[in-house]
Amino acid sequence: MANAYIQDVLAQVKARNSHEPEFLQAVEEVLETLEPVINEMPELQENAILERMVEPERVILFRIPWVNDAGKVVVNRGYRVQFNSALGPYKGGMRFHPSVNLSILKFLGFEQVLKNCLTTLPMGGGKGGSDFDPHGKSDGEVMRFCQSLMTELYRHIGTATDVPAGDIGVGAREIGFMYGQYKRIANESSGILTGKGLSYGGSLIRPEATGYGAVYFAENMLATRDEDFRGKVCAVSGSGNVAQYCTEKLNELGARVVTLSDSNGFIYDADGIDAEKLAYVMELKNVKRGRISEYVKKYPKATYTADQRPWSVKVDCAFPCATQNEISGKEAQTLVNNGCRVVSEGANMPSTPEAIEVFVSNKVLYAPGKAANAGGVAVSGLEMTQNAMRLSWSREEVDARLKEIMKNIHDNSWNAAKQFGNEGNYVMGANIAAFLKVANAMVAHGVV
Ligand SMILES: NC(=O)C1=CN([C@@H]2O[C@H](COP(=O)(O)OP(=O)(O)OC[C@H]3O[C@@H](n4cnc5c(N)ncnc54)[C@H](O)[C@@H]3O)[C@@H](O)[C@H]2O)C=CC1
Ligand SMILES: O=C(O)CCC(=O)C(=O)O
Repeated sequence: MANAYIQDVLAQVKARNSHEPEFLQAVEEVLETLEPVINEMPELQENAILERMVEPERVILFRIPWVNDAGKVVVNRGYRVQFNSALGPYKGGMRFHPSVNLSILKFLGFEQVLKNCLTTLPMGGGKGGSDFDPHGKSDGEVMRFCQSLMTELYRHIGTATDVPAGDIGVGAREIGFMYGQYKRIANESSGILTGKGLSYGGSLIRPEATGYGAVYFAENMLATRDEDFRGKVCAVSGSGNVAQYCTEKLNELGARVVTLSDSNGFIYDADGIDAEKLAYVMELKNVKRGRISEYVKKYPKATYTADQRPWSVKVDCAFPCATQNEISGKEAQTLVNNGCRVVSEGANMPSTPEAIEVFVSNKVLYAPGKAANAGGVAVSGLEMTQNAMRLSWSREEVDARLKEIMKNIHDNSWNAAKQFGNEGNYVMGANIAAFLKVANAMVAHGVV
């Protein structure tokens, strides 16, 4: 990379955040693709746009004391990274997982700014969470934890300020508990969180939106080669919210999903994880909160491989829907060698830089997370709209809007890549399309 301004900013980011590998990875991946626009627009450097975009506007760090079922006081750490509000209120999920730290939340917040921009809805970007692990906790423990978290977080959020949602470890149960505590403290019923239950302001299709959206995006990519999903064999990783609805939509479109996983291993079911088997997985994961290994007890023709990810299986398409850096360069090469031609990221940054290089250089239809999984936050944006209008749209209406948004993200990414001489490179296209809009808004706002 030749551009001196980009190199200077990257060096500064590395020096300042040397202990934050995931954040550095995300920033590097974006900045490296921006050279054509930076070369053409000197006003970006004059306004220190890159320097400002890599620095969160605000980071809130707080303690979360709560009492477990044994009567012991436990203290977790809570965060909210309010990254960039150039386009609207900070918006992005809360992650509850023992691995949560500032590096992970800053990478997620940085990506969220660009992702939210791609949706074309007026949302800035943020992310938050805690090192709390919901696994193995009772409902009462999860409730007390969520209440304690919100007792601090409530003063930092608001419908026009910051609207959190779910992410890993935060689903309908956790959103319900956080919403209840917010309402109690603030004495108001408002769309302060998205992903809410339907009876208290949630939107139809929000639970499905991220998984469906990643499939809609891939459908648009396939259409550029006059293909569709009928008969395609697909690997999906994860078995949580995004993986489940990605599988559901792939089944609907005639594909055969043969894998699912969790942090302990993956299952392979050559016959396909059909609607009945998926209903079993949903019950296992969402209600019983069990492990994916249990699948093979129920369906003994399937196999379970411990401590491995599903990328060694021969498939046409891959949908990483678990977590960051879950596809190494070697695994990407195995996928390509086995004939995989489509990768659509339901998760955030699931491919390492080496894996991205393999996909791009082999002309795989590769959709980076900030484009492919933007359907979740897009429907969150639609939930905010419905809350503001105090009405609810039908399932069909929200799904139609989601489809249209995913098509727009696809087309805008495609067009931006083409305009800057890299047709078919969705990484560059998504980064440039989003960056330009955020950067122009920041220039318009002056030095703030
Ligand atoms: N829920 C949403 O609307 C959105 C989620 N995402 C991303 O999608 C991914 C999955 O999120 P959700 O399905 O919402 O969470 P979830 O909590 O419902 O499911 C997470 C899944 O990932 C697996 N997992 C977690 N850590 C892992 C690890 N270290 N190794 C292997 N597997 C691991 C879990 O076992 C589980 O199957 C995350 O990267 C998240 O940031 C992206 C956009 C929106
Ligand atoms: O729905 C939202 O606000 C955020 C979803 C999210 O966390 C993400 O897009 O990674």
